[in-house]
Amino acid sequence: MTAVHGAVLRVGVLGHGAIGANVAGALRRGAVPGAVLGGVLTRGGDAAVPASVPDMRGLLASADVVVEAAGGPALREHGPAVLAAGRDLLAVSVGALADEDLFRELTRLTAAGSGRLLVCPGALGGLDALRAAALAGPLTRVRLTSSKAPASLVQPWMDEPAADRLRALRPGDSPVTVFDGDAREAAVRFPRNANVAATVALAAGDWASVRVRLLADPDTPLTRHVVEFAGPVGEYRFELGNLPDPANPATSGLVAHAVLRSLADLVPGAAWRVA
Ligand SMILES: NC(=O)C1=CN([C@@H]2O[C@H](COP(=O)(O)OP(=O)(O)OC[C@H]3O[C@@H](n4cnc5c(N)ncnc54)[C@H](OP(=O)(O)O)[C@@H]3O)[C@@H](O)[C@H]2O)C=CC1
Ligand SMILES: O=C([O-])CC(=O)C(=O)O
Repeated sequence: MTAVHGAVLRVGVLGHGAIGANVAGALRRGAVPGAVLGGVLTRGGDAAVPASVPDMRGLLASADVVVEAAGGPALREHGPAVLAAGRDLLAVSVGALADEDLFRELTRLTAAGSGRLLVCPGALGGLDALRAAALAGPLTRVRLTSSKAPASLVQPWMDEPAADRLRALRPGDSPVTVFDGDAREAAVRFPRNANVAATVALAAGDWASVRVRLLADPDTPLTRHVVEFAGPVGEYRFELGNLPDPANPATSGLVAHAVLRSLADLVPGAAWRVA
C-alpha cells in the first residue's frame, strides 16, 4: 500500500483532458478534504498547466497515488512504472486491461507488494452489488447496454460509409446497434466508449460471458448505461443517464466526480466510506 506523506494524500494526474483537467482543478480548489494536487503530467509536459511536471519521474516524486486519465496507450506506457515505484494507480482507461499481458503485468506488480491497481467506476454505478452477487456464486447473466450520441461512437477503423451513416443520424431516427458482442472485444474496438464494459467484466470476474451492446442514439442528450445481472442471490438492473462532459461529449460528466469520490476513499483516516 502506498505510503502517504504527512496527513494528506498527494495526487498525481496523468492527462489533462476532459477528466484530468476537471480532477486537477477540483483538487486545487480543495474539493476532496485531505487530498492535494501533487503534479500533472501532460503529453508534452506543458508548463502552462498548473502543477505541471516534466516527466513521469516528476509525477512519481509528487504523488502518493496517480490517477490515469490519459487513455489506454498511456496506461500501458506508464502503469507498470507507477506500481513499481510503490504508488497506487487509479485507472480510468479500464478498457486497456482487456490486454491480458498488461493486466498480468500490473497484477503481478501489485501482488509483489508494490502500489495497488485501483479501478475507478467511472461512468457506472452498482458495481458493489455486481461484485457481491458474483461472490455469492456463478452469475447466470451479465449484460451492459450503452447508448450515446452517434458522433461519439465513430471509430478510426470504421469505413467511411459506416462512419457517415452514424454522423447522418438525426433526432427522430431509430437507435442503431454499432456493437453486439463480449466485453473484451467491445473494449478493444471502442476504446473511448467501452471502458465501462471492461469495468463490468472485472467486477463480474469474467470477460467472456459479459454481453455488451452499444447503440448510437440520436434522440437523447444523455449517455445511458444499463447494467443487468442475475445469479443465485437475485436479479438486478441499474440504469444511469449521464450528461456528457462539455469538454469531451464521448465522456460522461460523472467520470471526473467518480475519480474524486475514489480519491476521497483513499484519504488516510477518512471518517467514513462506502466500502
Ligand atoms: N472508465 C470510464 O467510465 C471512462 C473512461 N474514459 C477514458 O478516460 C480517458 C480520458 O478521457 P477524457 O479525459 O475524456 O479524454 P480527453 O481526450 O479529453 O483527454 C485525454 C488527455 O490525455 C492526454 N494524453 C494522452 N496520452 C498521454 C500521455 N502519454 N501522457 C500524458 N497525457 C496524455 C491527451 O493529450 P493529447 O491531446 O496530446 O492526446 C489528452 O489531453 C480515455 O481513455 C477514455 O476512454 C472515458 C470515459 C469513461
Ligand atoms: O463516459 C461514459 O459514459 C462511458 C465511456 O465513454 C467509456 O466507458 O469509455
